[in-house]
Amino acid sequence: MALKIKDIIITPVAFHDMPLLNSVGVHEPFALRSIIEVVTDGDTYGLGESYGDSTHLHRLQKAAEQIRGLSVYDTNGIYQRCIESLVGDTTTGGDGMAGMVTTASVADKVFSPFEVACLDIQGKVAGVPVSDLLGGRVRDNVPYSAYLFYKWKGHPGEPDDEYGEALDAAGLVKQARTIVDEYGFKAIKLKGGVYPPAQEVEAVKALHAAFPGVPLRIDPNAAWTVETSKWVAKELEGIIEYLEDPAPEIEGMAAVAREAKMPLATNMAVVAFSHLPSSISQGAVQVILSDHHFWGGLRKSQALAAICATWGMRLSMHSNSHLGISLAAMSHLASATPNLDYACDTHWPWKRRDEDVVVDGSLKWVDGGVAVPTTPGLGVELDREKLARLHRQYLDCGLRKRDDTTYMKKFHPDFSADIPRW
Ligand SMILES: O=C([O-])[C@@H](O)[C@@H](O)[C@H](O)[C@@H](O)C(=O)[O-]
Ligand SMILES: [Mg+2]
Repeated sequence: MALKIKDIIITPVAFHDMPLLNSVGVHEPFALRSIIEVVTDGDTYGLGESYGDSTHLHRLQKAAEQIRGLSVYDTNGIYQRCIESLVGDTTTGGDGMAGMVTTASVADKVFSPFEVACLDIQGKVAGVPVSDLLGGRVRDNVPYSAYLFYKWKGHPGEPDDEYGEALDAAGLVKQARTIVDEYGFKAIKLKGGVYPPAQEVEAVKALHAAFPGVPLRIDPNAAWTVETSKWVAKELEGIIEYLEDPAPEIEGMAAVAREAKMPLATNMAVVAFSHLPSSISQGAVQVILSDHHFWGGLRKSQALAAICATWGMRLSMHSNSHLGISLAAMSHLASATPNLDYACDTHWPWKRRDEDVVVDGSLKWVDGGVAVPTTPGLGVELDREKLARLHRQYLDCGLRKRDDTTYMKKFHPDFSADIPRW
C-alpha cells in the first residue's frame, strides 16, 4: 500500500483568545497554532496541531523537508530526521508557552505533530480509531477539568467578552458556575500566581464552599517561594486534590513536598525524560501533567505513563490554548492510558465556539468529558474554509509569537514577570 509521505503542509492560524491572567502577564487577543497536514502518495491525509510561534514554525518546516519520502509507519525514522533537522539550531524560546515551560526537549516538540498525523493516517488506513493503535480504550469518555482564570472583562478598548470580569473570589465562583453548567466538568483548576497568595487561598476556599466535594487544584506557575508554598499547602490541606507548580525547579518542589500533605503536580519542573531521575530521587513531584505536544507525541506520552506507574507517580494532563485536532489527540491518548488519575486540563471553553479548523460536531462534550471518537484515525476532519479563515486571521493579526508579558506591560508598565514573586 502506498503510504510514503508525499507532502507536508503547515498552516499557521490565529484564533480569538480572552484576557486571561497568569504569573507572566495576560493572554493577547489571539492565540497562535500550527496545523500540520501529512499527505501520503496514496492521497490519504493525517492531521497534527502544535504551537504557532515563528521559531517553532520554522523548525517544523525544516523537519518537514527532511521527512518527506519516509513511510508513515517509520516514526522512529521521522524522530531521527527531526533531530537531524535541529543540528546547528541555536535559537531559544519560541515555544508558545510564554516562559511556562522552557526546557522541554525541542526535538520532542517538533516531532509530536508529525507523529500524531502519521497515527491519524495509520488509523484511517486500518479503519480503526487512534485509541486502538495506542492499545485500546480503557474509557470512552475522557474527563476534563474546568480551568478557571482571573481575567479582565475584555481586552482593553474592546467590548466585554462572554465571561466578563473575574478579579476576585466572587468573580471566579461565577465563572466556575458558567463553565461547569455548560460543560458538566467534575473537577476545577484555578490558574493562580496573579494576586498575593492569601487572596488566591481565599478564592480556593470560596470555590470549595460553592462546590462542595468537587476536586480542586491551584497552579501559580512557580510564582511562590518555598516558604510561601508550604504556607499555602497548609492552608489548603484537605481542600485541593493537588498543588501544581507552587515553587520553581525540582529542588524547590522537593523542599515543598517534604512538608505538603497533598501531592505536588508539575508541568514546569519536570518537562522532559531527562528530568525524571533527579525528580524521582528527590521525591519532588507526585503527579506529572503530561502533554503530548512537548513529551514527544502520543506513544512517548504512554512511555511517560509507564514510568509514572513504575515509580508510583500519578498522571494528569496539561493544556495550552488549542483547537480541535489537539483535543482529539489528547482524548485518544487519555482514553488509552489506564493510569490517567485525574481529569485533564483544557483551555477549550476560552475559545470562541465558531472558531476551529475541524468540521463542526466532530467532537462531542458529554458530562464534563469528550466522547472519544470511534471513527478511523483521530476522528476529526479539516474544514478547509475555516482553516483559511483562521489563517487569514493569522496574517492580519500581526502576532508571531506568544508574549503575555509584553502585552501586560502595555497596560501596566511596572509589571514584572520574575518568579518567585511572593
Ligand atoms: O494559558 C496560560 O496562561 C497557562 O498558564 C499556560 O500557559 C500554562 O502552560 C498551563 O496551563 C499550566 O498549567 O501551567
Ligand atoms: Mg501548570
